[in-house]
Amino acid sequence: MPQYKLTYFDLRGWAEPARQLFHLSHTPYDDVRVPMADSERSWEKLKDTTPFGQLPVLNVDGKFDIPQSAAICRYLARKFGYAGKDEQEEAWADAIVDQYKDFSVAFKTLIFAARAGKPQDELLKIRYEIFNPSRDAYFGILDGILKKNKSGYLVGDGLTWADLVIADNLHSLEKLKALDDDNEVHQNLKKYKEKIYSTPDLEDHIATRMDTEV
Ligand SMILES: N[C@@H](CCC(=O)N[C@@H](CS)C(=O)NCC(=O)O)C(=O)O
Repeated sequence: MPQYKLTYFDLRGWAEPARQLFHLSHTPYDDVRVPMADSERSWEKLKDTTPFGQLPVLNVDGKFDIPQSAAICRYLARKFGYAGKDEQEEAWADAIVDQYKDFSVAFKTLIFAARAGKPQDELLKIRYEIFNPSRDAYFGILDGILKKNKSGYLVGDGLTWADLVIADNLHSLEKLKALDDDNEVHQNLKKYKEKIYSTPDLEDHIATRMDTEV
């Protein structure tokens, strides 16, 4: 069996769906978590050794590094049987994750502004003018796919890596109070997330993992 080493920070973030693919497939891996600073293994020392200067990075057999979370997940999903049942499903899973990545630009804008301590009026402007419109368009797409598909999954009739990526981001949005109790689409997506999170072989991991804000 190949030796896998997944390196990321001590967060769910961009590495969490890959971690979930290892758990789902019962594949051992080295879950390396790099401290941001003040340590022998600190990020400043490691950054220049990574292919694109960012984490996560998946190393396989000590021979090659794969950067970019979507490339890592797609690679593992193909190996472990979560990429989709045929080429069409694989393309659909890729498209859904690409759509999520478009939305994540607005998501990051809001998170980074909050972390930078921007004043409340600036944060509200970002929320109402950038984040909410992007979220609403993205949620409309997800809800439409789930209604049309009827299986409870985004692609075909089974779990794919796209479900892991989308459900984990919905979890972050819920923690950040970006899902409204009185909004039907938000509640549909919350139920969808709960279904994905209750997947056997994932429940234990979710119950015991370190649950960070994102
Ligand atoms: N598009 C990349 C984004 C990765 C990314 O933003 N990584 C951040 C942490 S969440 C990082 O490495 N930051 C440190 C840096 O850029 O120096 C992916 O999907 O993997």
